[in-house]
Amino acid sequence: MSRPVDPALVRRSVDLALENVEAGGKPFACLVVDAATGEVLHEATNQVSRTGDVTAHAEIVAIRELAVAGRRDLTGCDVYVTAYPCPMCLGALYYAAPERVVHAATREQEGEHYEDGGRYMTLATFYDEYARAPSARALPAEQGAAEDPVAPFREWTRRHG
Ligand SMILES: Nc1nc2[nH]cnc2c(=O)[nH]1
Repeated sequence: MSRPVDPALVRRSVDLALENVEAGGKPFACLVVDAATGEVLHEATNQVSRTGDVTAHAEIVAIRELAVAGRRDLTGCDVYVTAYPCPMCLGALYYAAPERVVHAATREQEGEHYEDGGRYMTLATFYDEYARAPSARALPAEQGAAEDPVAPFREWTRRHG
C-alpha cells in the first residue's frame, strides 16, 4: 500500500532536475521511494547529455542503478518523477512494476517550456506515434524471412516452462 503523495518528494524531483540543468544536463529527475515507509531508496537524473546515451532518461537510470545494487524490480516502491514519463520510461516502469508513479509536471506543462525528441517524433507526438498501427508509423518496420524465427522463444519455454 502506498502512502499519501509526499509534497516534499514531489518538490525534490523538481529541485533535483533543476540542479541537473544547472550542471549541464536535461531537466528530469527520478526518486525511488519505499511505498510503505516513504524512505528515499534512490535518486537519479537524466544522463543523456553527459553520456551520449539516448536511453539514459532519469527513470531508466534509476532502474538500472538499482538493478546493479541488487534490486531486480520496483515492487513495493513509489516512483516520483519531474514530469509524466515518456513512452520509453513508461514501458520500463511497467517492466519494473512499482506501486505507483507520482509526477510533478504533466506532459502538457513540460511541452509548454521544453522540446525534446529526435528524428521520428517530438516528445509531444511520441504517444501519437505509438497509437498508430505499426505500418503507419514514421519508423518503418518489416518482417524479414528466417527459417525458424521462433526457435529462441520455443527453446526458452522448453527450458523455463
Ligand atoms: N520523464 C522523463 N521524460 C523525459 N523526456 C526526455 N528525457 C526524459 C526523462 O529523463 N524523464
